[in-house]
Amino acid sequence: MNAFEIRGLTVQYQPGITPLKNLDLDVPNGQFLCVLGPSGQGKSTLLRCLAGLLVPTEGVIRAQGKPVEGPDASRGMVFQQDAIPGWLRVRDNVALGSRSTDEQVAHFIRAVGLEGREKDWPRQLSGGMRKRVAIAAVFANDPDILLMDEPFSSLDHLTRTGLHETVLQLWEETGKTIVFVTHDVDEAITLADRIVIVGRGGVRADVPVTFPRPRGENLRMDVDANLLRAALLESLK
Ligand SMILES: Nc1ncnc2c1ncn2[C@@H]1O[C@H](COP(=O)(O)OP(=O)(O)OP(=O)(O)O)[C@@H](O)[C@H]1O
Repeated sequence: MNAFEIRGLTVQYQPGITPLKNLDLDVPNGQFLCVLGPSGQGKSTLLRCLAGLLVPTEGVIRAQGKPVEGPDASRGMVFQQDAIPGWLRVRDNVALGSRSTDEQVAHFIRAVGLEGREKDWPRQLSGGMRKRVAIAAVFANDPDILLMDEPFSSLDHLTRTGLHETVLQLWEETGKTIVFVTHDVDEAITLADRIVIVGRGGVRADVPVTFPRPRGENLRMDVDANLLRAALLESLK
């Protein structure tokens, strides 16, 4: 079964503003899919539809075979502007609404590198650490699918690289499906099994990414990776 089956997805906000038009896409279970696209071409709109936060004008989305009719605990979300509750300590933030046991919560806190900070308040953490709390919390909630909308775009390069490693480790460990929106070609090449470019209403390009992991710096000098980067940048124009 596919994590998502999207058929004829159209979103018209108002006459003349139709970021998605008749878009079709299947996302297999367990895939790490990155959605790339020029600014304003409907990436966040697509993700909001997948989350069930936005009702499409036309079309159908099925998640694990069932029509998406609203938000659901089986689909976890991490957004760029994620504000974690400031009145909950790290541990309670990660456990919030969670289906995990104490032991599992402790495991996810360790996995994101926040062991020893369980009793800290969010205001005592850096922006990157707060993002780590949000990542631990979404995995602790144990959804089938994670939807991430430019979650790391406000962070500096080093912090972002560390978070990429963490998310990839957790993804490999848990086998979740991830749909990750980014406008950053290098971020997509580092993370994805597959990259789709959304533009002019539909899927403009759909490419598998098969470089062995870990990638990141290893790919800087790789000829094939540079060819892919150039091709993606060209499609984004
Ligand atoms: N609630 C809304 N009402 C009206 N128009 C909207 C609304 N949300 C988004 N839009 C418009 O729909 C288009 C697609 O927006 P969307 O946020 O999906 O693009 P994006 O690809 O995620 O862009 P970015 O990379 O800049 O975040 C844009 O023209 C945007 O102005």
